[in-house]
Amino acid sequence: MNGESRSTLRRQLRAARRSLSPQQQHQASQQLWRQLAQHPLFRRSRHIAFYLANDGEIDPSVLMAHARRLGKHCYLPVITGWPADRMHFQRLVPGQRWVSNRFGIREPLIDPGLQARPWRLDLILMPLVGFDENGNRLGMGGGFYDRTFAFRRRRQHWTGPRLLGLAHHCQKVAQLPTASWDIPLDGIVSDQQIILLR
Ligand SMILES: Nc1nc2c(c(=O)[nH]1)N(C=O)[C@@H](CNc1ccc(C(=O)N[C@@H](CCC(=O)O)C(=O)O)cc1)CN2
Ligand SMILES: Nc1ncnc2c1ncn2[C@@H]1O[C@H](COP(=O)(O)OP(=O)(O)OP(=O)(O)O)[C@@H](O)[C@H]1O
Repeated sequence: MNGESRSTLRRQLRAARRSLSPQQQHQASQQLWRQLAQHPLFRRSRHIAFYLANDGEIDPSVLMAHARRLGKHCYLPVITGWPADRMHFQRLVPGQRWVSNRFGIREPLIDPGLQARPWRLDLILMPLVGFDENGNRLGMGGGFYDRTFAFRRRRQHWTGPRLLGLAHHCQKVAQLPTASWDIPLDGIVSDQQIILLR
């Protein structure tokens, strides 16, 4: 698949998730929580990276509230740091202060003392624009997740974070092409299924 069809597909799938009603979004968020709250991948994880749903993304906030009640450490991506093409993961604290990043997504006011190296986290929940049955993914196209987790490709035996892609069922497509820089996911969770990949 060439770059043009990739961006056409990205546009279509983003429009599909944005067109979901508030009720559908709410239900999907509950289904996500229902499937993951009891799952060992979630239960065994103490340091978990979430995201604030944007652009129709499936909303992990119900699961995040659950995680916080359990005393787990919850992190959000921050892209206002350095280098500018990289994500940092910052732990949420009581009385959290916020800023908007250049894409208009809210993120914690930067505080390096609260940031964790990505490989120190236990579980990363990453929003997907598209996915297929084989675990190939399509993101927003900024390459933030790809670059931030590029270190994973160089490891033979991996004990670092599990990577789970989250998406609405309507973002599933028959087949996505792989790019050489794509980082392998451990699984994909939608409102309707969990696909475990390794
Ligand atoms: N909720 C959430 N937070 C996230 C991500 C995400 O995908 N979802 N990211 C995951 O990477 C990072 C932000 N990446 C992004 C990449 C592209 C665009 C975007 O909207 N691009 C626009 C035009 C950008 C512009 O104004 O220049 C577009 O392509 O239409 C947004 C976020 C960090 N935080
Ligand atoms: N490890 C890397 N080093 C340098 N550039 C990278 C790397 N990974 C990805 N990129 C760049 O990031 C851009 C976005 O890649 P791609 O279209 O695969 O994004 P995506 O699948 O939407 O994923 P993401 O969620 O990471 O944005 C590509 O143009 C690619 O050149």
